[in-house]
Amino acid sequence: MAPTVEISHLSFTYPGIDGRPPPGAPPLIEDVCFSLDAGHRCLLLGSNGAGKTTILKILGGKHMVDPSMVRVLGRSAFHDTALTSSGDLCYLGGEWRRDVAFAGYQVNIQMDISAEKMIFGVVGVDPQRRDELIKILDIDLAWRMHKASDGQRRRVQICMGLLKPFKVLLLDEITVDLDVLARANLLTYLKKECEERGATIIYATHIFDGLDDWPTHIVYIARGKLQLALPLEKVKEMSQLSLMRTVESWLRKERDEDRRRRKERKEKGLPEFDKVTEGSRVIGDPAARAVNNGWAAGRLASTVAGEENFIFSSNSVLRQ
Ligand SMILES: Nc1ncnc2c1ncn2[C@@H]1O[C@H](COP(=O)(O)OP(=O)(O)OP(=O)(O)O)[C@@H](O)[C@H]1O
Repeated sequence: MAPTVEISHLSFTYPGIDGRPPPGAPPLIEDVCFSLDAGHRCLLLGSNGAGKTTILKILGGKHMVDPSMVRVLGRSAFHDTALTSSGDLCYLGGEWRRDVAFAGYQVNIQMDISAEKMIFGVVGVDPQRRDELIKILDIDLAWRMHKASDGQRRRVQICMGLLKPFKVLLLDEITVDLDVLARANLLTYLKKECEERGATIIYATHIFDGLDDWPTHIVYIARGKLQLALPLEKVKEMSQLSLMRTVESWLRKERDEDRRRRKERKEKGLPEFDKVTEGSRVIGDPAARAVNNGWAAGRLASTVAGEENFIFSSNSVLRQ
């Protein structure tokens, strides 16, 4: 069977305000390759700034790359928006932490509305799946979203995000606000989704609590480059430590190498840190966005009819 997620020589640089990678900017993601099959649960690991979110956003169709570099269910998520609109590919993370899709709009998760209205507002859902998620996440349907705690709001949001039976799920640290029990229940549910329905999950996290036996695969990224992509049992053969201690040792080694490199640069009279290329950060700067129009152009240029009808446009590379 073909892999459900295939990343092949993926390289990516954030565009500047003209929609193109700034001259001389080194790729943020460089030559990353790995693939996953139905039923796999992959932990995507790395230090802050390693490139995990960027990879998940590319997989989720939010950043444009050459369609040959990333295939999800055999398709390119950026060019074939039906992949996400059908619910087959689901991305929970990033901007999703503030907003949620409700009645066809992106609305703020803190508005004055009940949890029931939010959850039951998602149409075309299997009622049994909905009931199970409400139970697992221990949601009180009477909660008012503007008065709920961060964790309670997050549970409603996760419930809404998981209502459709996804085939591929991308999670960018969504469990930070959850209490130990809610997180454990959610992880158990997600594991079941992979084992019983053959879903594929990629989960980027820094929280290792309860994860020792959860993943089937581990992918470790450092400075945008793939360091390791292995089944969990291979990682366990390599290290007798817990998963958290193993990852801690990788990150410590990475930091020591960084420090050594910086020291060498300093000794040679070079700047300690790599130069940040001017103009490479476009998100969050309204003036830049107005010129770049990455999101709007991306929407206009992509097509539900599939990538064969897609016309490459130099500035249609980012979606929020
Ligand atoms: N919109 C953007 N424009 C330019 N550079 C960006 C943009 N978003 C992220 N970056 C840069 O890309 C690099 C990787 O960021 P990314 O968010 O993918 O890392 P991460 O591994 O998810 O980190 P964390 O664990 O802190 O969430 C960082 O150096 C970051 O500054």
